[in-house]
Amino acid sequence: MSTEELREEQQFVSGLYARLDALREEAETAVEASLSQVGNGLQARLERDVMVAEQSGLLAALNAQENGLCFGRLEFRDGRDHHIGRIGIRASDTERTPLVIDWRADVARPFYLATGHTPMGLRRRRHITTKGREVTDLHDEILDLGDTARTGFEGADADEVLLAALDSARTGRMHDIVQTIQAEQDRIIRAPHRGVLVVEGGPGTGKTVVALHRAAFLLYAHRELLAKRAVLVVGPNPAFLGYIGEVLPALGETGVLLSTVGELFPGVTATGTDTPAAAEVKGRAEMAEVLAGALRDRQATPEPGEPLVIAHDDGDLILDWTIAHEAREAARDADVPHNLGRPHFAFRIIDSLTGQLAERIGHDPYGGPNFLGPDDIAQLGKGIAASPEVHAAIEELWPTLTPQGFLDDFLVEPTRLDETDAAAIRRPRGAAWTPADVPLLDEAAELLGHDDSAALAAAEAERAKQIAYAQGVLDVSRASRTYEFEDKDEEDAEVLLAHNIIDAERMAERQEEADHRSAAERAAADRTWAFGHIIVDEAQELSAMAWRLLMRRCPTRSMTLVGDPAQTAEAGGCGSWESILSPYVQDRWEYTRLGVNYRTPVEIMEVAAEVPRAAGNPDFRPPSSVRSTGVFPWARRADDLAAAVAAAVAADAREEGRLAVIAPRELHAELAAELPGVTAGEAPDLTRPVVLIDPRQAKGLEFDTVLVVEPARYGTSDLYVALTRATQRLGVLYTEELPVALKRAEATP
Ligand SMILES: Nc1ncnc2c1ncn2[C@@H]1O[C@H](COP(=O)(O)OP(=O)(O)OP(=O)(O)O)[C@@H](O)[C@H]1O
Repeated sequence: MSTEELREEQQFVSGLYARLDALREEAETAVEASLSQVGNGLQARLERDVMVAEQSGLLAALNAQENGLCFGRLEFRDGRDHHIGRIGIRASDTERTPLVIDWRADVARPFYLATGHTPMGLRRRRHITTKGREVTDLHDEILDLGDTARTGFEGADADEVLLAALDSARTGRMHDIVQTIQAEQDRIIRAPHRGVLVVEGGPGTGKTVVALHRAAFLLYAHRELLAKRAVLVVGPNPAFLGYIGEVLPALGETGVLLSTVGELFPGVTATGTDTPAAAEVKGRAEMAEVLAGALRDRQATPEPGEPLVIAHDDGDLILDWTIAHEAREAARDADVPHNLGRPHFAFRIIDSLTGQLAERIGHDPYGGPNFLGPDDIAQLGKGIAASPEVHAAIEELWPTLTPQGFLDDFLVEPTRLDETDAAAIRRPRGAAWTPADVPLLDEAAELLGHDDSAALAAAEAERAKQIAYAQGVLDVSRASRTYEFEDKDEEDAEVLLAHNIIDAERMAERQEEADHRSAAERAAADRTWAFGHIIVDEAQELSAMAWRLLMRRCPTRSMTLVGDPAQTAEAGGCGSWESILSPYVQDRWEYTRLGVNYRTPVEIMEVAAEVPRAAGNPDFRPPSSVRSTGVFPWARRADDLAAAVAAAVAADAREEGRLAVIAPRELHAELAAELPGVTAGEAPDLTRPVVLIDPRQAKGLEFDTVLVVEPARYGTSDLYVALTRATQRLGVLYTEELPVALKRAEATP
């Protein structure tokens, strides 16, 4: 083994980090300079914000490179020689020579695709392993069989590097895989398809990690568009989002919002839970029609023969069925959302009532024309339009609604559903919102329409407040002028004031300028934001209503959907890709499949696959595992479950790695009492050594060791998910009964 090779590579990597440090410093200075820049006018402010956002993004990308900045090297037969890294970095010379090539660049592609059979012009491919800034190992593959030069770091093929990565202890956070992306994964990551791309595959095939790398690739390939519009990554629960949250920042990408569907209605935190029946009803596509109908029901008329009588200074006004009906039809004809239709409705009502009053007041008892002229009638109209009683009547018939208010009313007394469905979702007024309510709130917001007037008024009021505040600040600063300053005669003081002190309005503007939020942050606060690309993980779980919400957030339909129908657990889950997608893109979507399991060793997968087979799918074939460990899963009956779990956890204690106890929620308190230091709850800290979670929380996660507790209580897909979370060891503990699929594991000592 040539230490010279290592030394050379170390020299290169050290030089690279020196350049990184210099770039970092430049970016820091640029952020500071942009921040202190005071421009005049909207354009200057905008430019400054863009500069700050850009430089901050660059700085974050540079700061994320402390580990694994450079991980590969390609030597081509024609003499080209490129290092490959997480981001591209150029030298400071005038040509700005590339020092390390971004893994997403075309030049880097042979790193992932070249084989002895198709060497893509390569002579040698090198994997460089680093720890911090230190080069610890090299792995070379000779792709040109005629090449006799050797470095002493040659290995059979890149599988060695892959297996080392797969075998390493888990940390509770997903890591990027730029060094070991496999060819089938690379094709998906770089797929040129612009519309909906479906990535299907069994457990552990890398769907999630591939989708995240695709996001990074798209941000690289279409930076201009996507940095502005941001990318949304949707996952099943907050723990999962925490688990995957470090992958994109490690790849230098920060323009991404990670969210569950339940978090996508700004201002609403969904803390409630639904029964499976309620979630199923709320998720149905027909709920869109049901809500639209319920809203039409809120556009009322008085009963025929029972008019509203409105007291008015000039005499009672009669608002009867005919007037209200005509106004309602006119407002509906305007074909605008409910709240925007209200001015149409109000205008008609006021117009009719004005006519009624004019008719009464100006009536000529001798049959002549009405006494009132247009000016008098306009005056009467103004009086009616200003009448609180008239407004109360309009509000009763065509109320201004908020999505929250409207949905709350609906859930208290659900209409347009049969009694069983209504009973499933009925709930007391003001009860906590649930994740399944969020798509309904979004639907309601669409039906109600965005009434800008209130928001504009609020914005204006806020601005006035800021100006008042700024005025206050100025007053204070005037009051605290130095004695010397006070001593100047009045005229002099005025000159200085005008010269030195910024006016209140300008100061308020400066306060607004402090908004340097990234596109992703602004997107998070804006319900109507259109994302540049959306990635949906565990897509098989989303309901039809959740899809409606997501499609609204992505008018371009540039999406990557990741899922595995065999792992569907949610009652509201939407079924086949065809049924999910055809309402939005017909058949214009692309299907891809990943077939190799990188997580679960073959010993565990053979047991897990028995679960779907025993549940009526005898031909079920799981993805083939890339690893075999020789360690077989075990299953044991316990007398005292909590004690047995505690003993099994203690027996597995090791310095590195993570262990998960997956148990039905109702057993958590009892189990946690016996597991000192365990982390549990809604958002457990997955970086801790021992985690207690329920089967739903286990979705998408992985651990070195998994203990599955009381499996008879799980549904088929929950059990399949739970059994496929381990990278090394799987044990099952039970007191009730062992599902037949797990009988094989019982034989293991
Ligand atoms: N090319 C690769 N190199 C290194 N590790 C990989 C590679 N592909 C996948 N992995 C690892 O395999 C594990 C499983 O990947 P991932 O969680 O993306 O699978 P998944 O298909 O989403 O699984 P599930 O459906 O069970 O949640 C992860 O630890 C991931 O980092």
